[in-house]
Amino acid sequence: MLTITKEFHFSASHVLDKLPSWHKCARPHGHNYVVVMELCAAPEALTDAGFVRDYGDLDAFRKWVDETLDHRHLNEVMELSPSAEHLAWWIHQEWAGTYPELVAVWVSETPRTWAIYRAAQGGSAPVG
Ligand SMILES: Nc1nc2c(c(=O)[nH]1)N=C([C@H](O)[C@H](O)COP(=O)(O)OP(=O)(O)OP(=O)(O)O)CN2
Repeated sequence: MLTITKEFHFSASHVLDKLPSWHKCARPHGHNYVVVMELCAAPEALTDAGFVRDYGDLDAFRKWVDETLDHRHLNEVMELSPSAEHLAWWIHQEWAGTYPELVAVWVSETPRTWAIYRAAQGGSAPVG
């Protein structure tokens, strides 16, 4: 399989209000988020140009990030508690239809942390 990735950035605030009140992330705070979109295809499925998909096709995702996530309060944008894990899963749900080759979404809140949703047959959706 061939894999391509493209990285996107946005800044947003959130409150993880399902955490106990003593937890620092139960207070409103913000992150400079990084999202990596990971797309895969078999060698025989590449385009004539040799692409999994043109990186430029991800401009639609960039526009959505800018309009939907950037400088927003994520609790007002998504129904699930806006953890990095939920964000990665939700982005995959929102974009797998547009990009069928999308196999994983990576979300970083800090330079040392990543949450990754990797599509798997028979996988289940998170609750709450
Ligand atoms: N599994 C998860 N754990 C945490 C999440 C998350 O989304 N998923 N989110 C947070 C906070 O929102 C934030 O990311 C703080 O993370 P943390 O690494 O704990 O905080 P620091 O950057 O201050 O790291 P230090 O190692 O304490 O310096 C928390 N956990």
